[in-house]
Amino acid sequence: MIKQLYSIIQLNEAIKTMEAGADNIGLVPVQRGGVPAHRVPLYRVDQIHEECRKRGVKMVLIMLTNDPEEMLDLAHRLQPEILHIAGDGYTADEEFAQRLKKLAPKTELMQAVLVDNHSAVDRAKKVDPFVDYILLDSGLAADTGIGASGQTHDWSIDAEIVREVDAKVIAAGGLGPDNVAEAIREIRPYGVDSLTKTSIKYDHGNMEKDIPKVKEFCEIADRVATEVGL
Ligand SMILES: O=C(O)c1ccccc1N[C@@H]1O[C@H](COP(=O)(O)O)[C@@H](O)[C@H]1O
Repeated sequence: MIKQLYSIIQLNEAIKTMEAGADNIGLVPVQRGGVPAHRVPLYRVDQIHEECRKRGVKMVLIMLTNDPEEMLDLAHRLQPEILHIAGDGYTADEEFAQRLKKLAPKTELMQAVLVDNHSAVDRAKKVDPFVDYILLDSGLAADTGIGASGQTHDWSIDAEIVREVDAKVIAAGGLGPDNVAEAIREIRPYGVDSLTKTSIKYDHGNMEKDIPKVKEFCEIADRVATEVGL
């Protein structure tokens, strides 16, 4: 079971999050979009990436800009293991996937799908042929994108998507130590993702990972995945 933890801002925080059990570290590299307090300067993205490589952890970069050229420039410059598209006005298509392969051949593509109603199944099936991962998330806010809501959604739709697509599905949206077990049992995903419920929030959008909560989230996810044979 892959445990993906967002939004890492500091180098030391990234190291502690990996030591607490994260398989994927999610970051918002500086771009035109997303919560300003979450954006990480590119020199620090490189430093965090170096620490990820040492530990075999994947660096996931979320794209909240709606400009595919800006996304491809960032992928080319930073060569992440995974590029996560989650803008509120752009969805990856086949041409984007092909261009990404040329500019960053080792980078896998993750597309966020907003699970607001049953039409999410068709939206997931549409991107399935050319993405490596589909991330199922809640909430859509202008200028930030799909996710970061701290809210859950109808997991029966996620479970249907897991059965219908070939891409690896990451369940997201309001997951934390309190509900990750139930989510895994119902959705049976490839991985789980957490931001709000494993972070300490301060004023002005500032936050940091709550390491004991990250550890608890990862331990529960691994234990329940083993129990249900995932
Ligand atoms: O990480 C962010 O800063 C972010 C900003 C805007 C949209 C999405 C963002 N992150 C993604 O949202 C999920 C779920 O968040 P939560 O657990 O419901 O708070 C997060 O893990 C990222 O995948």
